[in-house]
Amino acid sequence: MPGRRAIVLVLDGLGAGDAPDAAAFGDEGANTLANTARAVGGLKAPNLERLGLGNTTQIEGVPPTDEPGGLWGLMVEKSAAKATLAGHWEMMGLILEDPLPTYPEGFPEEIVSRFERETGRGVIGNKPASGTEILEELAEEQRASGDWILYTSADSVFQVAANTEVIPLEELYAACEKAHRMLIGEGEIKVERVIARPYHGSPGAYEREHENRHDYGIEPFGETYLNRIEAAGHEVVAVGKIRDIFDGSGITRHLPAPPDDAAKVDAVLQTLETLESGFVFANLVDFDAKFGHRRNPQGMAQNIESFDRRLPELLAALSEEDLLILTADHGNDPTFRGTDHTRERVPLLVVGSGTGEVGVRDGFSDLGASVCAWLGVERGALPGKSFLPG
Ligand SMILES: O=P(O)(O)O[C@H]1O[C@H](CO)[C@@H](O)[C@H]1O
Ligand SMILES: [Mn+2]
Ligand SMILES: [Mn+2]
Repeated sequence: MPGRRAIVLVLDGLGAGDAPDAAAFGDEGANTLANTARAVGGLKAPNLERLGLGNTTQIEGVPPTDEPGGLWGLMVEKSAAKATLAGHWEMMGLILEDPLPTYPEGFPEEIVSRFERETGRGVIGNKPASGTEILEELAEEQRASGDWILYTSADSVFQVAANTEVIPLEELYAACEKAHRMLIGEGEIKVERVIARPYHGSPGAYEREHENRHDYGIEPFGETYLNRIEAAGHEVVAVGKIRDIFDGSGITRHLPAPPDDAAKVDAVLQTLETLESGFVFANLVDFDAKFGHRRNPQGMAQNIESFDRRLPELLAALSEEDLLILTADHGNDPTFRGTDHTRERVPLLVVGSGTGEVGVRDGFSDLGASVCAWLGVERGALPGKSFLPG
């Protein structure tokens, strides 16, 4: 007899505003869902509406419902960072008490010169930047000099952009592996992630090769809900960025990140056709990477509406033994200043275990605790409280 399955889809960056500590992050007023909807004169998301998305915050075009199709609520993040890794780790029971180092002034000289020495190429950039804007600024200089474009953001990231018409992809990967060894592999954690950012093209029309992006991350600092679920004998299927975020720990199967969110929904649906029991953990990154960081509310709205149109297929793929959870890992308000993530609460919509309100959850770890409760896995000493009834 097939067992139970839990499916979590993280709509990356789709925050619902009003984090109690937003001011400490300089993010007062940020609300990805509400401000996106307002910027486009109202969202059309009837399927998310039926699940209670409009109950989580005020969203033009998506009114609240008295009879949601599932449980709805919000989660407040405890971790000291509004980053993808922190958000996903906390969902799986690991709270980052201290933020990882960030580099608002660029990386220190000793790191840059060692990277130059070890890779045999110079560095230009070395500052916080948007990954598309810095190409407009420096790509032609890279074409002329063959130097690396190094940049960071408000997150703890060492990002290396390389034009694949100038620097072979393998050389970019090898350089990022060296950076990873130097910044993470020598004991002291100096960044959360090194990211290879290949691109090609010419001024005004640079194309980032998202399918060849590669992240070199850190291992989870301790046991996660993923490890517990795996140890209990379940399949843990990662879709998209999830494997990189956990450095593969606690994951039994990985579906390589297909090109866009629609393809990731396809991958989840295909997985559900054959998966007998276990956990499917998927990240839909376009909300964040293509629209939030690009401060593109129209694109963000379209991506929400496209996802909404796929929701009936997902719901149809569920059986009585399935739990589906939709949430986000942080905010990324496309109407806010700058190009970085925004500290926000995240929406929580849960299908398959009754209906009603689960309130504002104190910490993202309640999600992992709920997945464990659903699958009958012991929570152990990990933080979090299940929001499932019973
Ligand atoms: O502007 P791009 O290159 O998309 O980079 C964004 O992606 C990084 C990692 O997800 C974030 O820290 C932000 O810098
Ligand atoms: Mn994210
Ligand atoms: Mn991001």
